[in-house]
Amino acid sequence: MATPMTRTTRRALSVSAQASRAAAAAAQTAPRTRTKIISPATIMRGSSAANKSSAAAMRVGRTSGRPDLRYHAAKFPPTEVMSRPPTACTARQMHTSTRFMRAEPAPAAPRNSSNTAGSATKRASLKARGLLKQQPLARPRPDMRYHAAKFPPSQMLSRPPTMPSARFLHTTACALRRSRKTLQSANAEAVVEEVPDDGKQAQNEQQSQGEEQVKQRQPSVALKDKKIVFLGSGKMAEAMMGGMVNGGAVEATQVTACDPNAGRRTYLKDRFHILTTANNASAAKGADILILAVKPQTMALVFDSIRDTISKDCLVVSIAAGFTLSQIREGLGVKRVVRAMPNTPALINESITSWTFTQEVSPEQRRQAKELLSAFGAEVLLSDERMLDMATALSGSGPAMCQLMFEAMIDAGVHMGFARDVSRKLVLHTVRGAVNLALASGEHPSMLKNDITSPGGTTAAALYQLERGGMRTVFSDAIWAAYRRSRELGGLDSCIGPGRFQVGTQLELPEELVENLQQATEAISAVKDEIAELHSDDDSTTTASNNKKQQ
Ligand SMILES: NC(=O)C1=CN([C@@H]2O[C@H](COP(=O)(O)OP(=O)(O)OC[C@H]3O[C@@H](n4cnc5c(N)ncnc54)[C@H](OP(=O)(O)O)[C@@H]3O)[C@@H](O)[C@H]2O)C=CC1
Ligand SMILES: O=C(O)[C@@H]1CCC=N1
Repeated sequence: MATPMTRTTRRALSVSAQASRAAAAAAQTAPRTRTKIISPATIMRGSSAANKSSAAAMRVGRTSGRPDLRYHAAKFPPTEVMSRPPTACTARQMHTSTRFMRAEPAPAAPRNSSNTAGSATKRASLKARGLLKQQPLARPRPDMRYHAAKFPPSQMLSRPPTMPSARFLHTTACALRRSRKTLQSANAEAVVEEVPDDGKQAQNEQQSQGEEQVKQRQPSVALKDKKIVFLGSGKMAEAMMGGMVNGGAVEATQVTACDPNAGRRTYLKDRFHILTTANNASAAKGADILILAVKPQTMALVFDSIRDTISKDCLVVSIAAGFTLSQIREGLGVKRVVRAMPNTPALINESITSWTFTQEVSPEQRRQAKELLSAFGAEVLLSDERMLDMATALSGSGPAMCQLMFEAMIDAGVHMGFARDVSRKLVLHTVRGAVNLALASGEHPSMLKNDITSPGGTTAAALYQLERGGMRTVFSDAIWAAYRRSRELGGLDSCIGPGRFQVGTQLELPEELVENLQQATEAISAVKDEIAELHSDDDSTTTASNNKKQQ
């Protein structure tokens, strides 16, 4: 039974016929080298008429009212336009095109004749010459020859037989813009929904603009009226100053920032209203607490600049990674030394600072040190100086490792389609919530992790990938590397940790193996001696013959 044709199909078929006539006329003007031709009827057979006519209509569509677009709109709604070509290439079309290619490679059709249907002028000229009318409906399909030349079988799967028209591209772009807008508004809604209305809004806004919320502290009694001098006023010094001044533990006028960089001094003065200078020697003079906040590599220069002016009773606090207490004592000629390892969250009074001190530090100075280090966060006193290198790796460098992880998570969110600020908010709140939960509950992290991991769920899938990527050992190796580097900076043996042998380690070998090794060593040295003897014999023979020749 014949299927009743819809209006669209009828219209498309008529356009298709028009296209065939136009294309056939063009074929007559093109060089005729092909022997095998495919009729439109062959192509049409076995597939829906609308589909075929749509492909043909695409070729003449520019001037014919574009029924194909209506067809495409129905067949490829905006959600699909990215992944599908404007005209589907039927199996039959592919087959005929392939057969055609096998029969004989078609010559590349001239550009203008290939797109006869698209050019109104050309069609008008053909019509004037009566060529359009003369061609019967079932003329050979020269356009297929063109397609076969332009899209060889290897490309048929990835490219449609007709190039997308400007109109199609426009429709696609519109659809894309629409879907992008939808995503943006979804992102915007996410932000709006996130903002709580219980008075925390202002605080959140301030945080999102990058202004820190600094925990407030009681003014320090032990540090009252003490002159605190920073030698080197870079990133870490700035964080400490910020925490202690903005948190209220010390007065801004108690703090002096010393730095060779004028821009840096102006910036710190404007930001914290502290005193500044470029002169290390004058800054060190009269300091009660001198904080060494330069790079370990610069320390020797700083020692030279202040050795003559520093008071012998001054409390020297070094935050330099790896630099040991004894290196400071010897380099600077002082005895009252604290070695500390803070971290950058000091800026918002959230540092965790490990510290230790030399025996000469008085009880009063220990109190001062404790209050100084807790003026920008929490502090942990460590009895063994070696642990300072470990703390450097774990908590000193730790924030950088965390930031890298946050960055990776935020980028993944952006990759999925979140706006960056939404992704950032989701990630940072997640991290903060996880940290606060771990602190508040006191539970082991694995317990808290299990609470999130549903059997066969999303978290299990994510954790599997992290374990597969060796996340635990990657973190462990990174922290060991930082520890080794810290020891290296302090001139200590850094051949420690997994897979390393410490210098001087006695290997316990089986006796038999030791004997064998000894025998092998003796045998090697015996051979070496023999070779040396042979060489000396050669030398004496050569000298004797040379002497003879000279005589
Ligand atoms: N950043 C961190 O997270 C942590 C750092 N530390 C330690 O803190 C110390 C400083 O690190 P950081 O703040 O990151 O480094 P920065 O480079 O930011 O700061 C060092 C500052 O010292 C200045 N400087 C250079 N030479 C002298 C000099 N002769 N006299 C006085 N100042 C000088 C530098 O000026 P210029 O730039 O012009 O050379 C710079 O402003 C390091 O020893 C580091 O190990 C400890 C814990 C954490
Ligand atoms: O990278 C560094 O060497 C310093 C010490 C700890 C953090 N930053």
